[in-house]
Amino acid sequence: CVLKLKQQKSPLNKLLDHLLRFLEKRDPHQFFAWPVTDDIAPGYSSIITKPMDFSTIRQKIDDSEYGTLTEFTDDFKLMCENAIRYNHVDTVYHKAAKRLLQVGTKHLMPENLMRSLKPLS
Ligand SMILES: CC(=O)c1cc(-c2ccccn2)c2ncccn12
Repeated sequence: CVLKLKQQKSPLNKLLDHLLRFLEKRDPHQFFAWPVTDDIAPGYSSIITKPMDFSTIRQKIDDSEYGTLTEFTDDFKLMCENAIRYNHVDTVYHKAAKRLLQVGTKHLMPENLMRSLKPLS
């Protein structure tokens, strides 16, 4: 059998891997871990046209689908904004999405990113 050579992780993929793990830790209830289904959220797929969740982001990193940090950040923001739009303001999901977006945006800013980059070098 042909052994699949272990592709070396690119510097970007190492950074995205590190950032994803950091962001997942800020979702302790795992509200954002998996795609939202119409079963748990009635009408979700007709309201949210571009769904996103951490498992999908993980798959895209592993498939090297992110060419830039901005593409990763856009998916993270999309995931949070979907939850802010679909869920009423007084729900745990809306509140968790607002908090996650705020924490995530702060740590994805360049000056804070450098903090994440240092141990990776
Ligand atoms: C992220 C989101 O919108 C969400 C996650 C969940 C969720 C996630 C894990 C376990 C249970 N529910 C959810 N349930 C109802 C309505 C919305 N949601």
